[in-house]
Amino acid sequence: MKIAIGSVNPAKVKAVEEACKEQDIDVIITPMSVPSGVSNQPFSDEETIQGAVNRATNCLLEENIEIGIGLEGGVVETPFGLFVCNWGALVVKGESPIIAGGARIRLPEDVAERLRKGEELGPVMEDVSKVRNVSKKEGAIGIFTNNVITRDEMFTHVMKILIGQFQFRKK
Ligand SMILES: O=P(O)(O)OP(=O)(O)OP(=O)(O)OC[C@H]1O[C@@H](n2cnc3c(O)ncnc32)[C@H](O)[C@@H]1O
Ligand SMILES: [Mg+2]
Repeated sequence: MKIAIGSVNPAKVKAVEEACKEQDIDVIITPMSVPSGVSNQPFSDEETIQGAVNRATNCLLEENIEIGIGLEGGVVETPFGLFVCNWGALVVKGESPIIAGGARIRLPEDVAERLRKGEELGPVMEDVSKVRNVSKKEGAIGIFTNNVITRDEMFTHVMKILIGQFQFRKK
């Protein structure tokens, strides 16, 4: 099966590889830089889901790809503070999208304030953690959980929920 992941971010690519390996799925995975069609910093579940679906769908514009995967990070405002949210979409050519969400974590208020003022989480996290390319590595979730859960592990979980639903649909 030829599948594409709509990002070249190593944390996302690794998640797809890990989940397929764990589930014993025989695939050729192509990382592809495609537009998410939403803002660089999605600010709601809806916008983040849309980004994931758009990435997956855009992968399918490539002729030989049968399944497109989109993984998208965003933030959500709540009465309890600003949370990081993560969504994934798996689209089989010609079928409706399969969607799954990932773990959430509340951002410290100083980080949240900078995002509300228009900064992107990636650069803010680099500044706060002093880790370069943090969004390609452990991510905000890794930093704020003392690396107990890293961004690729979180996305691997999302991927497994997508694969599980894909298998259920095929039954
Ligand atoms: O190359 P792409 O696939 O776009 O990877 P990305 O790291 O930019 O990831 P997203 O577009 O999905 O995330 C939207 C923004 O939020 C940031 N972001 C999301 N989750 C993050 C995390 O866990 N740690 C650090 N930055 C994160 C990210 O760097 C972007 O600025
Ligand atoms: Mg991005």
